[in-house]
Amino acid sequence: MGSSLLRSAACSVGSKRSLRDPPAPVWVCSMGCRGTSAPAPGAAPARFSFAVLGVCWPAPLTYSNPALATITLLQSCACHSVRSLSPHRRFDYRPKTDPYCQARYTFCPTGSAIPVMKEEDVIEVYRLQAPVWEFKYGDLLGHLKIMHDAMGFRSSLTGKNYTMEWYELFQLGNCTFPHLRPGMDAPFWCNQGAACFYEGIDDAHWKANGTLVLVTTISGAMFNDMAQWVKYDNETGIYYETWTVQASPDKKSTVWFDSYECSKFIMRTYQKLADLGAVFKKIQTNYTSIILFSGEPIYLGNETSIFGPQGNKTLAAAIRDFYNPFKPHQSVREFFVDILKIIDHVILNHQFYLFYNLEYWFLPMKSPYLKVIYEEVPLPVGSKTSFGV
Ligand SMILES: CCCCCCCCCCCCCCCCCC(=O)OC[C@@H](O)COP(=O)(O)OC[C@@H](O)CO
Repeated sequence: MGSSLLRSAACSVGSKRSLRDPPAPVWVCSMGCRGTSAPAPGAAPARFSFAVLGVCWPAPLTYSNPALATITLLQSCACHSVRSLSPHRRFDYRPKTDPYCQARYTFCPTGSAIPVMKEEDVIEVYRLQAPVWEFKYGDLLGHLKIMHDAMGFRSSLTGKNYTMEWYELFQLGNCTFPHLRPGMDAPFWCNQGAACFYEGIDDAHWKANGTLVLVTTISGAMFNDMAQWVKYDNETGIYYETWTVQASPDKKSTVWFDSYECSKFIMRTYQKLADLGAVFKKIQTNYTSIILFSGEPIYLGNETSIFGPQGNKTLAAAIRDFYNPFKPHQSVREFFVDILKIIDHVILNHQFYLFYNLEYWFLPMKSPYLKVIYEEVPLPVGSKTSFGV
């Protein structure tokens, strides 16, 4: 790569993109690696945590597919990093959902406001876990350790108990794959997730094929502080993300993207309680992750820069073509034809288009491509004077 391209492609310290992510040296790879210094219009810069000299060089990617050749042209450099994690973005507010997005099952049907507890109350906190869709398929997904996570609370003063969980407004499929709507160039997503708080704990549901276990005890004051945090978290953490994306199955592998689903909300809440002084019991806590294995992701752009009037028609068509086999199926034959198309895209051609933080990324997939894991993430250790038994 000529020095001019090197110079123009040199990574520079960029401004923080996320409103609330922890301050970290953010290096931004100028998207204008093709000899210009400014990022392409509308293209948000890629965000990489940085480990080595901020120098970009041509990504050693060559593709037979014209769309992928476009990607190579667009991304003729990649800021190399040891651990790249594009944190899940927070937003200023939760946007209204589009009427096109329809829930098969009503979201949070018995939801209620989080009550204000008496400060001197003693609240028991429970870990709840059950197979995803247990209400419909029983323990089927439990055998694959595809589990949904929630929390339970019980007030000692009132004897009332409550459940709190975070999940999709329009079910998992809508959060994992988009709709290709007639007359719309860009894929259409119904991918919001949100917290749900309601009175009662369905003991049978959680105990039948999952877990219901006391993890700590907190004061009413701590519960109220946690409730305030849940409101903030729910107003700013909007979009569900099914996928974790890693460089390899190694435990110390680079995590390119972290999922944002039910279990992550529960882990954030446990951490908040620990920060408020909760002391957790010594209990093993495992969670489900569905992982895609990929080389270094390539930033493609957002809806406007790819599908808008100035967009890249070849790339836009490749993204739509990729998502097409993931649509709901009318017949068994259609389903199997689409499975073959998915295998062709993901395994034979090492392609996956990820939608993350409202932006599109190309994942150069690699073996073992996809894996569902159920691994331990220990309960947090408090950071303040402790409360709890
Ligand atoms: C490369 C091609 C891949 C093709 C296969 C795609 C498979 C994609 C999905 C696999 C499963 C991923 C599961 C990740 C963890 C999900 C945890 C979570 O967020 O659960 C929330 C929700 O789905 C749970 O729903 P329900 O079981 O209905 O529970 C909600 C009730 O508790 C409401 O009261």
